[in-house]
Amino acid sequence: MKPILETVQLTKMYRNDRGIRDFHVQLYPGDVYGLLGPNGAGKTTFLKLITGLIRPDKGTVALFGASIAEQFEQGMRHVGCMIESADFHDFLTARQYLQLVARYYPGIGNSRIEEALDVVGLAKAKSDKIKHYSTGMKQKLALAAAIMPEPKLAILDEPTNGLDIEGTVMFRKLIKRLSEQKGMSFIISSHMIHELEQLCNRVGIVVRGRLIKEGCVSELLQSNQSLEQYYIDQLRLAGEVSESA
Ligand SMILES: Nc1ncnc2c1ncn2[C@@H]1O[C@H](COP(=O)(O)OP(=O)(O)OP(=O)(O)O)[C@@H](O)[C@H]1O
Repeated sequence: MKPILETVQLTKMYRNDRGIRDFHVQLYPGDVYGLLGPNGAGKTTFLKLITGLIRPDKGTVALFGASIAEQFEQGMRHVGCMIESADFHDFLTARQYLQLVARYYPGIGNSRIEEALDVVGLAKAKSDKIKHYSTGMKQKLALAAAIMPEPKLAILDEPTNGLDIEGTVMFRKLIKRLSEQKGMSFIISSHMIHELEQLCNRVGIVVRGRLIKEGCVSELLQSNQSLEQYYIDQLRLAGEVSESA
């Protein structure tokens, strides 16, 4: 099976010597890949690199076999993404915003826009201006924009940030449904480790700019109490948390 995402030696160091080094990652159709790591570890940097938002110092990214440096549009054709707090046009309504996003993808009609708003729980607020939205509502709108084109791969950076409890449950059910029924793949960076344990088949752990571990969740759970326990153990081994944690 060909990978839908492949990074080789992917490296980006900022001037302050932070960033990521030598990321080798392969994602296959159907993967729901969780990216875990402490604050500042490099998760968003990785997601920005694979979506071409920033350029690497070294290494390559291929999405669906297309180099992101040379065939950007071809690579991103089947990708939806939600990276950091989306920059919305505050004066638009949620529906108008999705209509704008829909222009970038062929074949998205009004019914798909309404469906996306409904599925994230924004149906009632769809005609309100985004400037009146709460943080969680903006997150839901960003999620709606990412999944609306029914991409083969959705890249989600901290998608549950600011979501209320019902929003978090909605998110989990939505990702499960899209992955099981539509075969969509996901990369999800999150600190909500219990959500990731329920959603992901694979996880990667990033510490100080290095991908220190990757594994299959079902295998990790055979020899560990929980993903959280495994994660904390890995951080301890990496000298990232004290023995008492
Ligand atoms: N534009 C930038 N210039 C300089 N340093 C940066 C820049 N962007 C990120 N960094 C630094 O790179 C490191 C990795 O940041 P990144 O945002 O990728 O971490 P993260 O794992 O997503 O963290 P969090 O979980 O807190 O969102 C951090 O130390 C951050 O301060």
